[in-house]
Amino acid sequence: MTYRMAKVIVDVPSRETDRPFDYLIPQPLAGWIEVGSRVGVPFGRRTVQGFVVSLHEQPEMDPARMKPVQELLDLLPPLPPDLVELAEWMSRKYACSMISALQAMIPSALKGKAERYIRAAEPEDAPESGGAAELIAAGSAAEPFRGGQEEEELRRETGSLPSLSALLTREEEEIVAHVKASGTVTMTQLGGRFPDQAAIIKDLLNRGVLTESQAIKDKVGKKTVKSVAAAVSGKAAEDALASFGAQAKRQKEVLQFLLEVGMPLSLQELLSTLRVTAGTVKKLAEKGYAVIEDVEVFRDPYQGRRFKSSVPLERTPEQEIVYNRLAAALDAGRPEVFLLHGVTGSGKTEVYLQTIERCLSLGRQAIVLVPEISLTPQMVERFKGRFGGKVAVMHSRLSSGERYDEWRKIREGRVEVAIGARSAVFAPFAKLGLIVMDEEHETSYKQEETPKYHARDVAVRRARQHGAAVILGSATPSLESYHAARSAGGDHGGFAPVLLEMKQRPSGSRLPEVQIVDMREELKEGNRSMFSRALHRGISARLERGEQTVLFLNRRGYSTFVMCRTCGYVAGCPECDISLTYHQKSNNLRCHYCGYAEAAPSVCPECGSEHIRYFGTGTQRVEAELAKLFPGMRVIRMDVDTTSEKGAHEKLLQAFREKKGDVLLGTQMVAKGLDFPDVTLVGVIAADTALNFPDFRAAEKTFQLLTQVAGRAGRHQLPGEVFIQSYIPEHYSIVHASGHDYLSFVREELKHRKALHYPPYSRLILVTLSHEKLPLLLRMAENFAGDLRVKAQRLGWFGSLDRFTPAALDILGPVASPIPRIKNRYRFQCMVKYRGDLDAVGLVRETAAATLAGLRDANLQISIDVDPQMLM
Ligand SMILES: Nc1ncnc2c1ncn2[C@@H]1O[C@H](COP(=O)(O)OP(=O)(O)OP(=O)(O)O)[C@@H](O)[C@H]1O
Ligand SMILES: [Zn+2]
Ligand SMILES: [Zn+2]
Repeated sequence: MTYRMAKVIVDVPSRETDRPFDYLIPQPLAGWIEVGSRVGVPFGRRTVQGFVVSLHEQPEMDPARMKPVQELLDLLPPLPPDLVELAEWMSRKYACSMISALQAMIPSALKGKAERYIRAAEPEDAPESGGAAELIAAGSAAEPFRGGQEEEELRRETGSLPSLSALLTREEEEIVAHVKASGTVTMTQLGGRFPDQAAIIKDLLNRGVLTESQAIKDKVGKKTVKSVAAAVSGKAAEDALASFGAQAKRQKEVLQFLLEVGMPLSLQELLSTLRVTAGTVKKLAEKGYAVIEDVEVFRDPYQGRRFKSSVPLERTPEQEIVYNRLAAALDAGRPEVFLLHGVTGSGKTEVYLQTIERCLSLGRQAIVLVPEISLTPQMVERFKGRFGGKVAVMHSRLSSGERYDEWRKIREGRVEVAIGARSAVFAPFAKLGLIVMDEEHETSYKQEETPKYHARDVAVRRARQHGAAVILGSATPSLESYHAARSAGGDHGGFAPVLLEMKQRPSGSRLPEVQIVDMREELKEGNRSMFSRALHRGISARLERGEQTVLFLNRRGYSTFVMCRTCGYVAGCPECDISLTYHQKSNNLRCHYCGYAEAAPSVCPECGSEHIRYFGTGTQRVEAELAKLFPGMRVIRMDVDTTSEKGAHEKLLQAFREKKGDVLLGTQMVAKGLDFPDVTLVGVIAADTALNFPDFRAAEKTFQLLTQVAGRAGRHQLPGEVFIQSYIPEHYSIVHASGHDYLSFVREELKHRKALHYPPYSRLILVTLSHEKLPLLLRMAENFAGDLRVKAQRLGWFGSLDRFTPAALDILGPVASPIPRIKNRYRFQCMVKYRGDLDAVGLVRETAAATLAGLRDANLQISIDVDPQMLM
């Protein structure tokens, strides 16, 4: 079948261009262009990159009026068709543009930009009349192949100079000669070489002596190295060896070595092994005895690193039950979703490893998603150790070249397992059999920039396309997932995971003893330090015994809420059941959901104490205090500041493992995935900071974090101890975390969510409008909300979620955003809360488009966040 027309999504980020454009497929490209191909197409006066989303046998309009595809950028399309379909789904589900969804799926190295090239016109190009414009059009249709090899290609194409050359001035001749000699140059290069002759260059272009074309150039290319191999063998080789005179001893050595090795070697390696110069090898090549070639290689971020190989452990009875259930789904090729709820250290990772092995044995591939923060060397080691070279790692700390190469290994089928953060969910495997999402409750699975997708929902969707299984694993599953598993269906994007549980640790070690320390009592007894007496004693004891301590400080909620240090009172919104945020400028407290505001109190409204202030403490302050309390103690601090350098995270952990530190002090980074045998004490400095974050998930986040941190202690032989310091020790999230009691926590939390119609009993869409002018923004925000209300009413959706109807939609706001101004732009937000089978996203998108279209001012921005995780 030959296709003559392609629909292309162009890489031009604007609302007007968010639709496919039609292009003719020129004859030479027919058969090469596929759905998912990356192409260069003329767009207005430019050449832009685009992606083919569908192919058609016949053009839908007069071909004479259509432009042709100009170039095909890769022989293997970067996107297999299933990802193109997934992008369409994402665009509907998250109200994002197609191009943003497609771009999210490929490495940044492939985000090519047009580059303008100049070359000397070929004789047959010689213009009879007309100018350069026509030549470009003709040229682009005739030479579609301008991919990575474009320069090479162009160089070969450049023929002899047209007869016009006779008419050139000396200056002109010099320019043309330069262009000819270089084959092809970019506009910038030519301008740089002849800085004062722009007018002459332009004139040459107009007259058609030089022609200009545009081609897409990738930011990062494939990497090559010079490789050497013998070019002779058998009798010819013997003759060659015999022919070297005494002065060519080195050349003879090289040839001998190459013949012995019998395969191509990197030039670098050859030179260092034999200690010869490149000149020697070159001479050998000139004689025709050896060939030097550029060979494509993959940049390997883990080059030179050995991974201790591991074999599957014998499964515990719990692991056996879970494994068998997973294996059955894999064997049947059913797109089933599982929620693996296993306590910390219960051997979930071992289950993942063995299930992946099963998947690979069925000839299918697997994706492992982990939160960025826990993509630690320890984690990578476990997968590399089991699957060796079959693993590609996608890490945000890789260079874009390294990332591109890891991605290519996946696309070209050179690896079978991809492990990475969020975006690894798009790993372009051909036969996906399994997606594992570790720590499925982590908020980092939601992307905060456009496209604002949640990797969990994308994973489920992809798995359905491939008939693949999904494992969502966690010691503290998100309430959404757990509720969906329990109530079969729930309101969780329409899928109900099968619940699998593991309650014991294979090592037989017990979960650590957790003690809650009431910091109000400490203050009452005159201890004003951030360390309770119990935690202080605990640290001292570890120091004496040579054991280690992990101290955890929550970064979330830094300096944002007001708390009474005497009674633990925290100011909350009377309507929304979340804590109020302190605004220093106006010295008041505000609710970011509904807009409620009150003056900041100077004495506690509960107990009258004056110890009421906004709360927050940084790791540096803790470090300083530790130095005062425990002189000489070695503290390793791990936070955003100390881990910004590449590899820093790794080095700090390595130092702690080697016991070069007594205490590891840090933020979220220390909470996850660490497995150190000598850690017997975990201290949580202030459990409340997360609790008072203005977010309806605050209690859930607190519970999850405390459980994760506590799980770091006593994982091996030595028993562990955990102290949680809190000003609200009676809060259910703290009480249940200390008892390792997920179920009781869930029961209590679900009651609250239900009463206030928060997820999982509803779904949310956060709409943020921004503009530089406040009055205009306010008016537009009110228009938008009003318009949305009217439309929802007309559909019979609008109404309070309090009423006992299966479907309802409510609109809160507009209110000023928690961060009311960013980069001189004011921000207002509306929260859409709904339940039932409504296309609320579609309605919001349509209303937003109408609001934008009704305003001539292009400065208004409306961002739509579906299922928001960050409510700031
Ligand atoms: N079947 C088994 N037999 C013996 N040891 C096991 C077995 N399965 C797992 N382990 C060991 O138990 C420890 C915890 O296992 P693993 O790290 O897989 O648990 P996890 O549930 O993934 O932990 P986390 O809570 O950190 O996510 C590891 O040291 C692991 O090697
Ligand atoms: Zn008080
Ligand atoms: Zn409120």
